[in-house]
Amino acid sequence: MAITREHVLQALSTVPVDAGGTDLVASGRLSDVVVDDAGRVMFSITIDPSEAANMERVRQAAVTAVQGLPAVKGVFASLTADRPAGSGAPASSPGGPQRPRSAAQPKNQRIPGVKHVIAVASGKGGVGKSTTACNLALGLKTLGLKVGLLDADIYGPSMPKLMGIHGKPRLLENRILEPMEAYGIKVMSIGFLVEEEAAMIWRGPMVMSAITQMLREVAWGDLDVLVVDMPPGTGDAQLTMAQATPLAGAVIVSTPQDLALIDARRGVSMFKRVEIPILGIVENMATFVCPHCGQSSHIFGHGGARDEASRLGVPFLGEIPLNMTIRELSDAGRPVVVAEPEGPHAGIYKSMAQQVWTALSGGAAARPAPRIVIE
Ligand SMILES: Nc1ncnc2c1ncn2[C@@H]1O[C@H](COP(=O)(O)OP(=O)(O)OP(=O)(O)O)[C@@H](O)[C@H]1O
Repeated sequence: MAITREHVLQALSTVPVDAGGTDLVASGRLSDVVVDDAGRVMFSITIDPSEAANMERVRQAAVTAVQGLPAVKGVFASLTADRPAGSGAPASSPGGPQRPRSAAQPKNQRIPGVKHVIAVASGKGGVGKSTTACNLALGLKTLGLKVGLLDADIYGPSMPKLMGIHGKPRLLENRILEPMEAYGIKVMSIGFLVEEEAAMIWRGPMVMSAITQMLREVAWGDLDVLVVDMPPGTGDAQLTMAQATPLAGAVIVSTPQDLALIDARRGVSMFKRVEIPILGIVENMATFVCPHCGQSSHIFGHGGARDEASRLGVPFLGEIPLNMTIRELSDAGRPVVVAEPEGPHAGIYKSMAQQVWTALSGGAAARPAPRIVIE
């Protein structure tokens, strides 16, 4: 028998939220409940940040109640401080002004054992964000650091392919997932867990829940840096995610074209708006070196990202040429930093990694997330 929304609501109506015995459904705190075709259930519970500890128990009870239903394949449940429209500052308002919450900020949003979380982001898709994220993570590894890689590009997860990982992560005790491992770094991707088409139809809150779980319900262990490959774009979803993730900084990837640069500028201003430091801009597919004659051509223009970085007053981390080897190795699940560690391309990624690490280790420690997800 397929699981329905009604079954889930019935189970959730057995979960008390307070000493008076008010149940979760009657409490008015429950978001829309979504059940996908694969039997996965998603919902969130609205709370005030001051109730986070108590309501975490309610969240766990809700997950247990729903998990007990036959045919349920997974439960994504998050606590959110998202306020309903008209009741104060909204958590996110498309197109409207966005300000980080101050007084009500949840404290201690860090992921235990993880020293720094950084985002690799791009204003638009297809600029090489995932390729950069995975080679940057491997570059950090060559510095002797303990590194994790979280593929939060939920609509187009590419880390399983880029890192050549097959199979599914093991479920440990307490519903914690064991990350996969490749080339000495820990990797988690929604691509390990669901079919790509399933994630494509997820809506904002479900994406948030999935990402929150991949951050917090994964046995990352001790990490110096967790690199998060963000979904492309600078819309509301990205902003919400940037705010829900305890980011120490962001790396923006762009190609040199004007249009990509406009998007990159939006990316920089998005992170600045929520006071996340920009670790730097990377220019990808900067030059094309002909493999036959060795001549360089600037197919997309050149130097635009460097100029943009200097205009915006943020570091420029380097330029990566458009190169067939990078693409072929990526497609084969052997990132260039491990496949050709002494080659020129690996050298560029390693230099970026060094700059990023210098900024992280010399700068402020990982900052707490400003708002929204409290669990
Ligand atoms: N410097 C490069 N030289 C050659 N090919 C590259 C380079 N960087 C990325 N690519 C190729 O470009 C394609 C897109 O790269 P990638 O998936 O990293 O981009 P993305 O910005 O993460 O895309 P999406 O928005 O779809 O997630 C891939 O086929 C990748 O191998």
